[in-house]
Amino acid sequence: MKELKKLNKLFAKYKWQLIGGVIVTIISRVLSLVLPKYVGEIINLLSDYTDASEAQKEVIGDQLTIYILYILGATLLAAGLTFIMRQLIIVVSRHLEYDLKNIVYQQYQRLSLGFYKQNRTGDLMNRISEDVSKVRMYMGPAIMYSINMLTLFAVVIPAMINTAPTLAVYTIIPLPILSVAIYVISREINKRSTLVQEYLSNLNTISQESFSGISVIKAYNLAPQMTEQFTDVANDSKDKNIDLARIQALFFPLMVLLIGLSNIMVIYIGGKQVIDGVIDVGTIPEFLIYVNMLTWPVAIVGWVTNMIQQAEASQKRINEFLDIEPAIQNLNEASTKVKGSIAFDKVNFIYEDTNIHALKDISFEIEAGKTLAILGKTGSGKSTILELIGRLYDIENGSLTIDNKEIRSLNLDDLRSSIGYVPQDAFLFSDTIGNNIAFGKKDASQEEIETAAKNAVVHKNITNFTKGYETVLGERGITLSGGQKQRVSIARAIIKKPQILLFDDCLSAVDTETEEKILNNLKKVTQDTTTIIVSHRVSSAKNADQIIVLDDGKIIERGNHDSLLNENGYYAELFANQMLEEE
Ligand SMILES: Nc1ncnc2c1ncn2[C@@H]1O[C@H](COP(=O)(O)OP(=O)(O)OP(=O)(O)O)[C@@H](O)[C@H]1O
Repeated sequence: MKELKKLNKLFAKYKWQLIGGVIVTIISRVLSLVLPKYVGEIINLLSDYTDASEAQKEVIGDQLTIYILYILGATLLAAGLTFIMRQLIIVVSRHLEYDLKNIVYQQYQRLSLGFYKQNRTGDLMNRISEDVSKVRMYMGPAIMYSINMLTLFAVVIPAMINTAPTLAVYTIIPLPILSVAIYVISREINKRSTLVQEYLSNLNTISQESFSGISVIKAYNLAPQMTEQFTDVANDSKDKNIDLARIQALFFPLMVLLIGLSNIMVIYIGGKQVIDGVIDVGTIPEFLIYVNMLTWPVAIVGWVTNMIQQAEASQKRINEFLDIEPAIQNLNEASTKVKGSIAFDKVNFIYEDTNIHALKDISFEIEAGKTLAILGKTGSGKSTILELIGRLYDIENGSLTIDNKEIRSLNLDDLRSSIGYVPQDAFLFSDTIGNNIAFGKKDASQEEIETAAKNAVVHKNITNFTKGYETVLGERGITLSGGQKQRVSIARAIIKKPQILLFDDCLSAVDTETEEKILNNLKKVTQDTTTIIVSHRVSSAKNADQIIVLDDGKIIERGNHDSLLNENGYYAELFANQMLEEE
C-alpha cells in the first residue's frame, strides 16, 4: 500500500462525502438484517397457524401483516441508502479519477522533450488511461465493497451466533474457502486479461500504423502482407481471449457450488437441530438468507484484494512519472521580457541518449531584429541550435545568452512565449484551419488570422476550400498538401508577433516563387523580430543579415551572401548548383 499512500491527499478533498458514504453503508447493512429475522418469525408463525384457534389465527394474521410491512419498509430504506452509498462513494471515485488524470497530464506537460524521446507514446497513454482506471477501482469499488463487507460481517455474524451458535459455525466454515478460491481465480483472470490487453494494444498499433501509412502500403502493394500480419496478431489475440473466457467461466459455477454447499449445510445441520428441538424451524430460512447475504461479500474479499494489488502496481507506474523532475526547470519566477538578441559562445552539445556530439564550439551573435540563416548538410546540427534557443535542452558547455542574460536565468514561460517556432515537420491539430493558426495566439480575431495567413501566402488556398477557415483538418492535417501545412504552421508562428522567430527548414515543400513572396512578407511584418532561418536552400538564406554554414556540428563558413560567394566555399558551390537547377 506504499504507492497508494500518495492518494491520501486526494482523498482528503472528498472526506465528507466518503464519511457520509461509510455511515450510509453501515445503516443500510444494519437494516438488511430485518429481512432474515422476520422471514424466520413469519415461518414460525405459519408453523403454529394450523393448530391455532380461530381467535389466535386472527392475531397471527395481524402479526404477519405487521412483519411483512417491517420487511417492506426496511428493504425499501436499505435500497434507498444503497443508492445513496453508490452515489457518494462511486461518484467520489470518478472525481478522484478526474483529478488524478489531470495531475498526470499536467506532469506530462511539465516534462522535457528528452522524457518524450525516452518513453513510448503508448506507455504514456497507458499510464494516463489504463493505470488511472485501475487506481480508480481502488478509490471507489474496492473501498465501497470493503466497507460493505466489513459492516455486513460485523452485523450478520453476531446475529447468526446469537440465534443459533452451532449452526452458525457450520454455515460460516465454507466461506473462507470460497474467498481463497475466488482470490486464486481472480488473480489468474487478471494475469490473463493483462495478456489480452497487450495483444489488443499490438493489434491497435498495427491497425493504426496501417491506416496512417495507407498510401505507402498501397503504393508498394503491401496489402496482402499487412493482412497476414494483422491476421497473425488477431489470432494470438483471439487465443488469449479464449484462455481468459475459460477461467472466467469458472468464476460463477464455483460461487454457485460453494453457496449450494453452505445451503445444504444449513438445511442438514439446521434440520437435525429442529428435530432435536434446539432451534425453531424459522431459523432455517433465516440462515439461508444470511448465507446468501454473506456469499457475495466473501467472494469479494478475493476480488478486492486483487483490485488493490493491481491498483498498487498501477500507482507505482504512475508515481514513477510523477516523481520525475523535468530536466528543464524554470529558475526564475519573476517576469523577464525578451527583446531578442542572441549569442552563442563556444557552445558544445551532446545528446545524452545517443551520445552524438551535435554542436562543437559554436559561436555567433545576432542583434535583436536581425536575421540569421543557417545552412548545412543534413545532421549537421542546425535544428539543435534552434532547440537550444527554445530551451528544449540545456547546454552543459559554453554560454548561450539572450539579451546578454544567461538563458537559464530567464523566466521559462516568458522565453517560450517570446518565440515563434516553425518545426521541420509541421504538426497540425485535428481542428479547423482557423483554430490551428489561432493556436499561436489565444484571443486572435478572424482578421488577425487572415492577415497571418496572407503573410504566409496560404490565404488563397484556404479560401478555395468550401468551408474556408472552418475546414476541419484530419489527423496530422491530411487534407492539406505538405507546402500548405508548412505555410499554416508559419501563419501560426507569426500571428503571435514573437520577438524571436525560428524557422526550421519550413519552406522546403514550397516552390521558390512562393518562398520569395513569404520571405518578402516576413521582412515587412517582422522588422523588429530576430529571425533564424534554417534551410538547405540558398534562396531562403541569401537576404539574411548573417549566414552561417554548419558541417558536422561546426561552423565552417560565416558572412553574408556576397562575402560567402567570394569565399568560393560550400555556400558558393551550393548557390551555383541551385542556380543551375533552377535554370
Ligand atoms: N533528440 C535527439 N536525440 C539524439 N540525437 C539527436 C536528437 N536530435 C538530433 N540528434 C542527432 O544530432 C545530430 C544533429 O541533428 P540536427 O537535427 O540538429 O541536424 P540538422 O542539421 O537539423 O539536420 P536536418 O537538416 O536533416 O534537419 C544528428 O546526428 C542527429 O542524429
